[in-house]
Amino acid sequence: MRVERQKQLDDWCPSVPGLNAEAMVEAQKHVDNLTKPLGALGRLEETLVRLAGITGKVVPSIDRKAVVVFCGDHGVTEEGVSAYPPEVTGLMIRNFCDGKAAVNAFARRFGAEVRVVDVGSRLTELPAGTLDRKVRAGTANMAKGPAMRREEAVQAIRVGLELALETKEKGFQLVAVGEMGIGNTTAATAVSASLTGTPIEELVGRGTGINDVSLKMKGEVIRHSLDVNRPDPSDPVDVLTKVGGLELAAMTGFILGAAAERLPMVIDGVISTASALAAIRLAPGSRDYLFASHLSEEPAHRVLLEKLGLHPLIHAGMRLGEGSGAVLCFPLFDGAVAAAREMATFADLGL
Ligand SMILES: O=C(O)c1ccc[n+]([C@@H]2O[C@H](COP(=O)([O-])O)[C@@H](O)[C@H]2O)c1
Ligand SMILES: Cc1cc2nc[nH]c2cc1C
Repeated sequence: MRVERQKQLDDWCPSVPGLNAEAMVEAQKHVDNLTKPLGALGRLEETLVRLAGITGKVVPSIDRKAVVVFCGDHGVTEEGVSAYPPEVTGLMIRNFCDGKAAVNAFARRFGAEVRVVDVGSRLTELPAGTLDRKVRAGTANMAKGPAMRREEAVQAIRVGLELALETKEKGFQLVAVGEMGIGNTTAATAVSASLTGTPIEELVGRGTGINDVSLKMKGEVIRHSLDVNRPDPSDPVDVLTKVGGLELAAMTGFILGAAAERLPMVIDGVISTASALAAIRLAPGSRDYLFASHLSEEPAHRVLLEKLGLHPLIHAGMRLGEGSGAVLCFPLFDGAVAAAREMATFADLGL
């Protein structure tokens, strides 16, 4: 069985190139020579060095930015794990297409394009502007059995891989990874518990804002879902299949595809970060192409970022999703690149 699975994996799992070490050394030298105390630009310096490793350029061009919002519904909402009804997923897809969600406002402000992808919502008619890549209309209730079939998870991963390629071909140079799906913090927490082995009570959070009683029940639903499905932690596709979601699997594919294409990515909150951990378990090198944006209020997010060895740029107490936190960090990337391009060096001052 493992050999068969490995063959299926080899079919689609792209190889991820290593970072350009020479460009990173050059970028570090340049950053150290800028007219500021050594290290004084903090995380922006690490950002610049890694951007150089990804793009091969000491001063990269990141003018063309996009946020890709992967949308899917979750059967586990039947268990009362969210503060909002599942219909909100579809309503928000419309809202994204109307340009009226938080992510649209941020993206407009910071010059990024919003791409809305339906991988698994229950909407039967999609608003104009949605990229229709539906694999199935929502997952099954993972508290009763697997969320989907393995073939469906692989299909969703392929959707992400193809979109990454398309995003690169369209000329985008920096991309935020976002999602929308009522119930998906339950799925993301189950994926995180399975992949990291962390106790559920250290991971589970209030998602859209559930009360104490629902929070306790959400933890039990996650525990029960893991007991019923017994996902194999050494097989990320099995984990995504049994306790994940269509948008989670698509984000995993997107992250793998963008890394293979040398496209720098900014991840958002707990859901995109759970997908990122699945991606790096499939192709460890993909981690180097990821930047953490903010630290979500969801407790699992801190645990996941620690496992990934990524440090968030901002702590804003956010828990929205949509890629909103990632897009909010775009100006920090612009600032870092502007500093690298425009600041004088000590040599310029004759030092
Ligand atoms: O990004 C986060 O860390 C985050 C934290 C809490 C909630 N969300 C968003 O809220 C939805 C999931 O929340 P819930 O309570 O329905 O599981 C989904 O659409 C996410 O985008 C997102
Ligand atoms: C209104 C609303 C907007 C969202 N955006 C991302 N997740 C969300 C969840 C809700 C409930």
